[in-house]
Amino acid sequence: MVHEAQGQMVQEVAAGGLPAPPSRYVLREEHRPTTTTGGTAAPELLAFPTVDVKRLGEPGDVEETGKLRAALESWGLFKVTGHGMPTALLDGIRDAGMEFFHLPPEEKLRHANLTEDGEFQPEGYGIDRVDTDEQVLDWCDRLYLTVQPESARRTQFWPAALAPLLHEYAQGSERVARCVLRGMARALGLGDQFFLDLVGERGGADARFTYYPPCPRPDLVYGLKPHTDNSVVTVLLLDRDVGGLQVLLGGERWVDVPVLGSDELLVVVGEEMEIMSNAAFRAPTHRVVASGRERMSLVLFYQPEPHRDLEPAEELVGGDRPARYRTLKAKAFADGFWDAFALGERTIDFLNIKVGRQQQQELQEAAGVSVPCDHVRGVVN
Ligand SMILES: O=C(O)CCC(=O)C(=O)O
Ligand SMILES: [Fe+2]
Repeated sequence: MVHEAQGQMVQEVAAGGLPAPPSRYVLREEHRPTTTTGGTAAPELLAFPTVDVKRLGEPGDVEETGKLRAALESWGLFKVTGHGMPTALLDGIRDAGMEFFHLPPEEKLRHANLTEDGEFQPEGYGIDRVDTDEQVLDWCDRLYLTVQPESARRTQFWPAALAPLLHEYAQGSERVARCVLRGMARALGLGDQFFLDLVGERGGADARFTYYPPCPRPDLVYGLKPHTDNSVVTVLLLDRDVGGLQVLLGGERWVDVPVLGSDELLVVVGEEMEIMSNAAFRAPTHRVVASGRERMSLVLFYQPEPHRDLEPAEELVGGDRPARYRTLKAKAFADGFWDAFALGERTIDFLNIKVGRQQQQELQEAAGVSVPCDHVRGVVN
């Protein structure tokens, strides 16, 4: 049976004008974000990694591939320019997304993420899955839609005003994801098609519009809890004006992702790439802090075909570099994500798929034996 908190949208709670968020959203003291506007900032912002995908699309551009590699080895995410999508499209979909969340509740509920029997299912409008009374809820509502393959779209969940824009945006976003996947293969000395072939022609893409209502006490809540993405790569369109996204660097420091230019995108490495690349590329942990202003983001998660084996690619395993993860089906991983996310865990850890030295290292760490931290190191060995 669905949890009773499942039907309570954060936007409605926020509209109630309470002086502080209800206890369901309040973090234990040790989990609270240290500041409301972000973590450590200035020096990193100057060096925030940027990749021009137009240049990356030219296989001879060694310099741009080098920039991509450096971005992946340090932050695990980067700002994207040169994607060719018109600013009017990006602004149009931002506005349409915000307008959706501003519709009256009964309109939005026509796309609700609960079945007729009242069961939760990922697609549609609502909040993320609530499993227990103890789960601290994020200060956000979301609209989650499968966009690829096109035959898998369930248009009853698609608000009519959003549909044509999302269709067009998804095409541009996919071009970015494909170009980045080609660049990532090249950065590892592999053929351009390498990761695209592993993902398959009918790889999936899910869109997540997330609405963060104004929060009376942003210091007490998470907009979106710390997590890694269920994707090979994720393409993000951030709010034009309001920041809040932070990334964990070095396993210990939360750093602000700056408010980007209105025609810039962000790409983040997901856990499925971490597995496929045998940890050459790591999925960064990120979170969103709330603020006194409303905010919206649109994120597209790219995933392999569900029947594919998800495992370290043979070409990236061998000799002094054993496989770090065991094989499972892409679908099993994607299903595990929802259980892991509700608990605030990485899917890789939740499904216990690490093997070999990495697992040994972590067991040693747990036992208090000191080992070097390689959290943000990209290409290992
Ligand atoms: O809202 C954001 O800036 C990030 C959202 C995010 O990380 C996600 O949807 O996975
Ligand atoms: Fe994310």
